[in-house]
Order: sequence, then C-alpha cells, then structure tokens
Amino acid sequence: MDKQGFVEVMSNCRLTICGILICLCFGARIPEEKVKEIEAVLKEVMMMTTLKLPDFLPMLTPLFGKQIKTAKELRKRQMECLIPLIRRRKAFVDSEGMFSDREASDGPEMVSQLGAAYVDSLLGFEPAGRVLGEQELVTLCSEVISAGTDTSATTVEWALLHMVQDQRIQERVYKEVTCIVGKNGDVSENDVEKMTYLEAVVKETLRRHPPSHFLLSHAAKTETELGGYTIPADANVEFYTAWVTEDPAIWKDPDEFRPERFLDGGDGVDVDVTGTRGVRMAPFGAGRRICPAMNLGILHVRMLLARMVHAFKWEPSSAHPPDPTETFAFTVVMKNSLRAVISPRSKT
Ligand code: HEM
Repeated sequence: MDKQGFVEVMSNCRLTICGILICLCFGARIPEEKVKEIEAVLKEVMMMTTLKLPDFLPMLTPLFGKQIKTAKELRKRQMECLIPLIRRRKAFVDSEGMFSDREASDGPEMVSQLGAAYVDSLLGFEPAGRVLGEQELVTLCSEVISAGTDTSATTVEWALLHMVQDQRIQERVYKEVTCIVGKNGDVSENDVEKMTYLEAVVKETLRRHPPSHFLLSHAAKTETELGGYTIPADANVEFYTAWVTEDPAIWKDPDEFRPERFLDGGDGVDVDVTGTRGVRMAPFGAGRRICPAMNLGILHVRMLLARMVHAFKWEPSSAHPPDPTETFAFTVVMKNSLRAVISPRSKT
C-alpha cells in the first residue's frame, strides 16, 4: 500500500507477472528495478506494433520517418535489456548448469534447472537449418513476456474490480480458499485446481472482460469462404470476438457479472473456453492459433487472485471510487486503474 493509503492494482500485477515470465524465459531471478525496466520497454514495443497507416498503405512509409527512427531506438533498448540475460543463460547451458563460484556471483542467480527455461529450448533449435541469432531470441522471448503480462494482469484487475464492488463475491472466494488451505496456509497450484467458485469468477471475468477484443491478425493463405463472404488469398482477417459475449441471444443478461452462471444449473456451465465444442466465448482465440499458454495464463490469474484475497480484504478507496470505464492499451483495461484499500486478514 502506498503513502496515500491504497494499492494501485494493475501496475503491481503487471510487475509480478512480468517477473514470473522473465524467470520462465531466462531461468533467472533478477532485481525488481530490472523487471520494471524490461516491463516498460516491452510495453512501449507492444504499443508501437499496433496497426498504423503504412500497414495499410505502404506507399506512405516515407512520411513516417520520425516514427521509424523512434522504433529503431526502441528496438536497441529492447536488445540492451534482454541480450545480457540470453548470454548469461547460454553460458549456464554451455557450462551444463555448473557455474563456477566466480561465474555464479557475476550476474543474476539461475533458479531454473537446465532445460527448464524457454530460451534453453530455443538455443538448440534450428528451424531453418541454422541456430537462431540473438535478435531472433530477443523477439521470441519478448513475445512470450508481452503476450502473458498484459492479458493476465488485465484479467486480475477486472476480477478484483468486481470483488471490490461486490464484497459477497470476495467473501465467497475467501471462504473457499480458507476451506482448502486454512487461514495460515500457502496457496499452491494444486489447491487452486480445487477452487470451483474461483474458477467461475475467472471464467466470468474472461467472458465479461475479454482482455483482447480482437485476436491477433490472421491471414487467408488461399481464397476462403467465411460466414458467406469470400476472403481473397493473402488478405488479413481481423476477428472481433468480444461480440459473442455481449449477445443476449447467447448469454442471459450478458452485461451482468454473475460467476454463478458457470456453476451447476447456470447458463454457462457447459461452455468450452477453447471453442472446440462451439464458440460462446473466445478469450484465448480458437483453433490452431489459440493462445499456446492458455492454461498457464489461467493458473497465474487464479493463483494471484487466491493469494491476494487470502492475505487481504480488498475494499473501494473513497478517494478513488472504482470506475469500470474501459480504454484500449493493447488489452482493454480500466481507464482509471483500480485503486483499492487493503487490510490484512485475521490469521486466527
Ligand atoms: C489470461 C491470460 C491470457 C489471455 C486471455 C490470452 C489471450 C490470447 C489471445 C486472444 C491470443 C490470440 C489468439 C489468436 O490470434 O487466435 C493469444 C496468443 C498468444 N498468447 Fe496468450 N493469453 C493469455 C496468457 C498468455 C501467457 C501467460 C502467455 C505466455 C506465457 C501467452 C502467450 C501467447 C503467445 C506467444 C501468443 C501468440 C501465438 C501465435 O502467434 O500463434 N498468453 N493469447
């Protein structure tokens, strides 16, 4: 909680998730300041890659010289942030996980065993008959960190908004968590698997507030028929998926936030979030380009929410009342990010 007496939820969640994903990519534990730096650079990269006029009219590219210069400078900062982590992990892999004392004290601690970091699998990967260069490794790792940070943090913020506004939902989650781990226990991955009400809260959050209203750009490789339209070969296809969850013909009272709809007897109980058995919501996309880390994302969101509600009671800040107005910041986030007052839960 900061000096003003409230917690700014989004920035703290982004930092936590970004730290986890950096560790997942490079197997390293790095200081918070460094996580903040990487997170800020990758957010800028992401905002820079949203579609601009020259993406539709390449002939206009020469008019965008200033933006291209800014993009190149940003790319340089991105490389400077991540290349040292790639080189350190490569040295660790080359030493077969046996750093000497001097090497070990010479940089961030390696906390994932050999083979467990994402970059380990890329170091030996030769997709085009050659090893990947540092630029490519930076891009691939950045993609994972960026794709996982904003989406998961956005989901946590929206879920918490509803738990702050409707204390009944929060108390039900708290009761479920304490029933499983007690008031003093630590919430583990296995524990959250058993929390059916929390699962319903997360599903309802992904239904009511899908972090991405559009999927990533898809392309038709050959001429295709889709929904009665002819899509020419090579055309980009943008899917607006949020509409499915707003349609009263598909969901009862779609605007209402009601986790119970995902419990027995509810209108969402049989919904398949992967879209394999029909699409009633598609927060992760559907088909072969579905989010490859869907289960990890859901796990992060559930773990964070369970631990946050287990440790603290979250209430609205009277100075900054919760405001559900949306805005686009790569994902669709709260325009005025959630600020909540927290008080520690009794441990007895
Ligand atoms: C609640 C959390 C998450 C949500 C809602 C989410 C949602 C999505 C969506 C909608 C897509 C686009 C699918 C398409 O275009 O068809 C996507 C792609 C992707 N996601 Fe996630 N995601 C989440 C968590 C994560 C995490 C934690 C990671 C990494 C650890 C991740 C990595 C990726 C990657 C790499 C892609 C691109 C896949 C490709 O190019 O085919 N996501 N995600």
